[in-house]
Amino acid sequence: MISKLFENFDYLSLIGIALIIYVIHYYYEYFTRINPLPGPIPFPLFGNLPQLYIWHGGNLKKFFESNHKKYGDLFEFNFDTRAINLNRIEHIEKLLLASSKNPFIKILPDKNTGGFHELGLMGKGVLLNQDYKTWRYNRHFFTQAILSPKFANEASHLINKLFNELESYWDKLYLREGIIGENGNKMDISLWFNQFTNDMIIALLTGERSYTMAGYFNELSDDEKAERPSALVDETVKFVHAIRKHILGVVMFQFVSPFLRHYFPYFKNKSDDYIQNIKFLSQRMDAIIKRRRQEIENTPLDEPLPNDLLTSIIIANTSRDINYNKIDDKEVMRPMTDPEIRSIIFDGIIAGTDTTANTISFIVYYLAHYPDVKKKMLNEIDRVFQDDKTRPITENDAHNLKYCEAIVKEVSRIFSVAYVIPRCLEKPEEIGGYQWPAETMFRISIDAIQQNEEYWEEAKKFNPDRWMVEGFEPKKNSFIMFGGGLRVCPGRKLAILELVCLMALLFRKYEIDLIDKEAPLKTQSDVITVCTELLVKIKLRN
Ligand code: HEM
Repeated sequence: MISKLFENFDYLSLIGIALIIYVIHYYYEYFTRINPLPGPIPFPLFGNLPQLYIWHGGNLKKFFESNHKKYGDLFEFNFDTRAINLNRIEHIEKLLLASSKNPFIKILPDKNTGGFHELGLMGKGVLLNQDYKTWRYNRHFFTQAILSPKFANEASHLINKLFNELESYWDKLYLREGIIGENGNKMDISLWFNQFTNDMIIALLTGERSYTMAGYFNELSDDEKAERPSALVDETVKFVHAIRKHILGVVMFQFVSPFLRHYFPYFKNKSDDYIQNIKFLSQRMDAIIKRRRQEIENTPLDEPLPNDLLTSIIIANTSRDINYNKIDDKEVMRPMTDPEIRSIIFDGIIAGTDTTANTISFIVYYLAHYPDVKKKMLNEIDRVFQDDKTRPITENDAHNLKYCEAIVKEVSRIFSVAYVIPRCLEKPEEIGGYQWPAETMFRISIDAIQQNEEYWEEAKKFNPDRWMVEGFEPKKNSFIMFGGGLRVCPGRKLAILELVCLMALLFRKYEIDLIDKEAPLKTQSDVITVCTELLVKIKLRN
């Protein structure tokens, strides 16, 4: 009897029935969910990815902005998992609490970490690590090294050195007589900033030179090539491309479901490629660490060591560390292993490159649209440098360039490069007036909070002067360009130093104007908001 029934069934009907059951189950779960909030309706298998890609061209920032407008300060969305979007400071206070007794450092629900486990990233480094014990240990080493005075010194030294190199390429490509006459002084400055911050962060964190500026120069220049061995240039360009690929991999492994990654040929091929890429990057980093350990061993104790982050981390809590005798519990604060070092250096490179590069692009764009702000900035720069357009910039200069720092903050308030801060509940909590179970995912919208009229006077107005008012302090948690709480960006001091120095070096000597002032700023937002093109004309300032 039963076999007769199945005789009339074909497999397509079976698949159809399975799909219908799946869809009914999916929407049953959706409509009976706890604390239903307004938000775009998700699709089975794809969640809100269709709304993201079809309506918002894959631009996450636009997706969040338009949903905020439509659904208000508390809404939900769903890519691979349900997430609650927070847009008010009273809703984020708990999540950004800097308390080690009640730490909010989790950023992803356990069920969504499969992708990062596959990539071998879970429980490693700082950026994606949500195992409190290892995260704290790793972050301690990273912060201790990055906040040391010798590191800031090294940073300003490197900024000068790399800026000189950048200028030499600009001179040959855009500024020489004859070239300007032919309108050759036009460039996509955002690409140069990407190469600059790449070379900067790699040198600063690993002590190794990378030559991506040289590689980009070689790409643009027809006849003259950079004075660097081409094999070295190619090798470092390959390394940096692999880092970029890795970032794309992280995005894909976070947003694309395991089902699609494992069974859809397009995503599966990409996933395999990203995993191979990580192996390549790990080998490269391990070789650098090994070599540095050897160099340190071969350096007599009374001779100074380089000031890069890698060297500081290798020697931290060893007898070469000047603080060694002050460490009480040498077991808890043991020196780091090579894989641990590799992970934090790697996180520093990922977190410290594009964030700074894109922020300086946004600054150039805003200065071009606000001539009064630019004039005031030039007055400050000329006052600090006394019209000397070539002397190296010092850390002290950077501290005196208060208006430049105000511009960095104001541009980041209005157009932040990081636009969202993720957090996930370790245990049940009340957030935004609702009781949520453990594992609930939240996303804090940086832009919405930084531009809320309740927290900022004339919030939509670009006004760096607001930061110059004596004693001005933004309302707590209303300025979160660097995140907040225990996970607050450990590179924030370095970022401000780098950006202020770069602004001063650029604008004390060059006049930079947008080619098309009417054109909107071209950006794309996935992990962060990146500037996809910024065409400018450049010439020497009179
Ligand atoms: C304009 C430049 C930068 C911006 C806007 C920025 C922004 C951020 C934000 C929003 C976070 C997340 C914080 C949170 O979850 O609460 C973060 C984390 C982080 N940033 Fe930055 N950052 C910048 C530059 C840098 C630099 C230069 C470095 C280091 C070289 C760096 C290293 C890190 C690291 C390692 C983390 C992870 C911290 C953790 O999870 O414990 N960042 N950054």
